[in-house]
Amino acid sequence: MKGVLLVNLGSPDSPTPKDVKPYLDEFLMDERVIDVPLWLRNIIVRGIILRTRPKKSAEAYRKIWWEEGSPLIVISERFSQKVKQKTQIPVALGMRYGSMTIKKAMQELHAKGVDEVLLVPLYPHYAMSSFETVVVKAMQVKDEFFPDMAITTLPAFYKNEDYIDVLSKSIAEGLKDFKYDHILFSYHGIPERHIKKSDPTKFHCKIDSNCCKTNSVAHHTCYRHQCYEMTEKVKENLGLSNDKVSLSFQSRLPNDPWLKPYTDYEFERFPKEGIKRLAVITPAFVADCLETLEEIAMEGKHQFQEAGGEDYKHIPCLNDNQDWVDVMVKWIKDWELKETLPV
Ligand SMILES: C=CC1=C(C)c2cc3[nH]c(cc4nc(cc5[nH]c(cc1n2)c(C)c5CCC(=O)O)C(CCC(=O)O)=C4C)c(C)c3C=C
Ligand SMILES: [Fe+2]
Ligand SMILES: [Fe+2]
Repeated sequence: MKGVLLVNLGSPDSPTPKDVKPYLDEFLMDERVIDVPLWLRNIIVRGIILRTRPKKSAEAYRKIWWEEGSPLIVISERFSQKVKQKTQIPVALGMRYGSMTIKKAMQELHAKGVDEVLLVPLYPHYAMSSFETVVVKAMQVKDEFFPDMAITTLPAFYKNEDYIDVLSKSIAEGLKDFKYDHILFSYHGIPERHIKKSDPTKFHCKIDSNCCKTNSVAHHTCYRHQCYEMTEKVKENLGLSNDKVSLSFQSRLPNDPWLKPYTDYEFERFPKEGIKRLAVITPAFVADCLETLEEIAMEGKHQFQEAGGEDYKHIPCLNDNQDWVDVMVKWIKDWELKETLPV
């Protein structure tokens, strides 16, 4: 029997340092997130980052936490419920990190007689620290606990026409009553090194002005290319002119070079260049979370206005938008009935 496993990143159980610490430990000790040898990862994560970050992160989580729990989890549950209501086959939701594990979600499917799973990493783009780690973890859990299950993975959907349509429609809705000078597409950042590591040709990705625009098999796993491509597609779909739109990367850790330009630098630069009314969208995330609600909607607004900006609007992620639910249901039905996957 077929079934669906939706997987997002996960959140701590509560916005307290006590719960944030083990969550960050699991997240940052992932070899696809902090990709250095184990001994060094131990020093960086447990010896340095986890000494101070849990307290700081818990404060940030407290600012955005809802009565029902973490926005990322609550929104993912709402989305999953809506998908379930329109699908004939079992659907379960799991998280890569934290207590809503992939194993529990697979157990739920297994108990319902599922032995063919469609794995849906809830990320539009491929990155080793998001999409790939979900796939690897699901395979490890399958091998250890559910060896008879077959897993098919839904590909990254950054340029899928149906997805671009619903994303564009929701952006247009968000822009309706907002007079803007500029729209910033702020994507989650990753270290530049990860782009080179994920390049199967080992020479295509140079992180310059050309590589991501020159056709290559490397693009299947190039996060930077996929962010550029998604921005272009939405721009075309909405008929936006080049000078009104740009792209940047947010949420970096110190020390390594991460993908540029950095979102927080853009917030400071824009007002100096006459951009006083700014709309920001965060299309690396399907659901609003700490990185969109605190870093962009709250901190970003503050940084932009401190630098001389005036009007600022963060346009929400797709969350449990019914059009997005319908697209997911269509992808699931195509796989269930015709064995086809979206492109
Ligand atoms: C969109 C996909 C994501 C990628 C790629 C990604 C890479 C990545 N992230 C960190 C470090 C942190 N990210 C944190 C939060 C966070 N990250 C994503 C998504 C991606 N991360 C989401 C959806 C969230 C929010 C989770 C929530 O509960 O709302 C955090 C935790 C918060 C904090 O302390 O700032 C860290 C740390 C790295 C190092 C990385 C790639 C190497
Ligand atoms: Fe992250
Ligand atoms: Fe590239």
